[in-house]
Amino acid sequence: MEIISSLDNLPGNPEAYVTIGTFDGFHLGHQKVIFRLVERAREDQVKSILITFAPHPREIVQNPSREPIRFINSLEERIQNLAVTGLDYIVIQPFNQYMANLEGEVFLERYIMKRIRVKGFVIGESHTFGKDRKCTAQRLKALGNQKYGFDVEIISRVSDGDFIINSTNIRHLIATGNMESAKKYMNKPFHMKGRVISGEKRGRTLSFPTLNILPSSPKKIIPKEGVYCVKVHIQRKTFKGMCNIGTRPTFEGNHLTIEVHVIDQELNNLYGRELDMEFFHYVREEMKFNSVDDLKKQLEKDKKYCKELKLED
Ligand SMILES: Cc1cc2nc3c(=O)[nH]c(=O)nc-3n(C[C@H](O)[C@H](O)[C@H](O)COP(=O)(O)O)c2cc1C
Ligand SMILES: Nc1ncnc2c1ncn2[C@@H]1O[C@H](COP(=O)(O)OP(=O)(O)OP(=O)(O)O)[C@@H](O)[C@H]1O
Repeated sequence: MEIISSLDNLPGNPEAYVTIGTFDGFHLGHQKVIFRLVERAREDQVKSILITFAPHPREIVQNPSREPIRFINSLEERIQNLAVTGLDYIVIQPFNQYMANLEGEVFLERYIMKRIRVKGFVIGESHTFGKDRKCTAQRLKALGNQKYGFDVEIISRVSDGDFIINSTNIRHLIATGNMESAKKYMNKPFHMKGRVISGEKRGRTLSFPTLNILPSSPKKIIPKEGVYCVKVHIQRKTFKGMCNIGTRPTFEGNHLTIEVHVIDQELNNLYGRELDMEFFHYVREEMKFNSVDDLKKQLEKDKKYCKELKLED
């Protein structure tokens, strides 16, 4: 797979099947679209090309007075997810206000068809692109039939009962602590990379030392405040841990911290190291305890609970 920094830099004028989208979270719907795209390209011995955007279009078109949107994956993680699919090219098209104002058909002609001999598109039924999201899957199909001569395969929506699987809904699951469902719809748990930073060094006096974490991507969603059972990947080893996201009200804390106690391990000198934490299960709310002893008792309970919990990959 090759990563190309814009459609202008795509080598040659490849014949290809194409898909477009942001693919945040690489959920079951995304997987269905991409696997079908790769399959069709292989059958017809042409290239498979995925066009995505950076920054995420929502960052550009969103009303600036609203809270900035946070994502399931950083751009780097989006690429990592896509790297294992067998795609030939991922094109990361820079997205700006000019692009946001382009009509779908103009984007199609001036950007895509200028660089790619499009044999067909494979896209989800919900997909829209172009100014005001006016170019729908059906419209693209009509354009292919009537004007441009390419095929459009529309992939029916993957859903789970009433739950529509899309990035927006999965972001909401993560933001509300529903880690099991997020994992079910992405086929893997929500994870967060970060760097170990120094904390107040109080944890060790509680017999629960913690690694304090600074997320690597400031745009990533932070799950709702509370305690989670997690897996921690650090220095090529994996451990079970319990993570607290919150302000530590017992100690009158006033800013959000993310910290993890790695269960039954002595880990030293990790400041500055990178780790990756997978969130499996929301355990409880963060609470204000009347005494440090009460907090310690609760941490013992949390530890027992997390140790007993089976974390399936
Ligand atoms: C699993 C876990 C659960 C926690 N739960 C709470 C809590 O409910 N309330 C609270 O005030 N602090 C809670 N804490 C935070 C501790 O107060 C914190 O680890 C301690 O203040 C150490 O901070 P330090 O790493 O900056 O030294 C929790 C920490 C962990 C690891
Ligand atoms: N549940 C689904 N089933 C099938 N295809 C899907 C599903 N969800 C998204 N797709 C398709 O995957 C491609 C990429 O989608 P994209 O990441 O742009 O949006 P999304 O997952 O719907 O997220 P958002 O909520 O941010 O709009 C599109 O073709 C889209 O139609």
